[in-house]
Amino acid sequence: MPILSDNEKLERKIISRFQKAIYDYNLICDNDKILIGISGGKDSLCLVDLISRRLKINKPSFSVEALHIRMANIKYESDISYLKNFTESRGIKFNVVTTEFNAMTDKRKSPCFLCSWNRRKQLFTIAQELGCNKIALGHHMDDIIHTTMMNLYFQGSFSTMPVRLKMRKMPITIIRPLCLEEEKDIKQYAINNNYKKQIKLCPYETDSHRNDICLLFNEVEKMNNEARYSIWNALEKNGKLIEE
Ligand SMILES: Nc1ncnc2c1ncn2[C@@H]1O[C@H](COP(=O)(O)OP(=O)(O)OP(=O)(O)O)[C@@H](O)[C@H]1O
Repeated sequence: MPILSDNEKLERKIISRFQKAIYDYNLICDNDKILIGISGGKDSLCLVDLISRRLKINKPSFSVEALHIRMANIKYESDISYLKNFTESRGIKFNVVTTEFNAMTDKRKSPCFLCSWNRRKQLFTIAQELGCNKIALGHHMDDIIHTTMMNLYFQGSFSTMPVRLKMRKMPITIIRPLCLEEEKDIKQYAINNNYKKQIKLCPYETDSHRNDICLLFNEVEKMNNEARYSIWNALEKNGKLIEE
């Protein structure tokens, strides 16, 4: 048996968790046409990377495109040529669309809410225009667990972002193939593979509740380093991970 370097071990771990997620939650099927939402951050870059490797395997046979959405009214710099080169060098067509929202239309909603609502809307519209039946997003296990805690503490509900979610009003299913990956692994994988960091200049980007929950969960993990699996099992047992 060859001795693997730490980087090779990490790569194997990331790939095997990705494959397990696809298999356990039935995320990709034959003839799927998937649109990957690519923000330019490490998570969606890693998602492009892993899906492009999976494309080389015959079964299941599926096709993929990527979409980056720019908000004209938010000062948020994304390096379009880097993203285009990153996806196209991995055999995935890159699309970019610019949209905007008017924060004055509904003053009760925060700019972050309006921005992500409009981004979602574009993702759904363009996925359907391109004939895609699935949209893949780069949320990982930490994101899903933090959302569970937020919903529990602030919304009074036991729920999360499902790893597979069939939309009721349109023929689209959202999938989250990084759902079994830990954020720290993706961070390290991004460093090992020289992913370029995007310059984030969004003036609104401070979700203080989410940041606090992240710190709280770090403390919980110090008390029980299996805590994430305990929460995951609770979500799984109660049918919160798949909505169809
Ligand atoms: N501008 C965008 N265009 C297309 N898809 C996006 C965009 N922003 C976010 N997404 C999709 O939504 C997912 C979650 O977005 P969020 O802003 O929470 O990302 P993140 O946790 O910062 O991850 P990432 O490292 O991919 O930026 C992203 O992984 C990506 O799949």
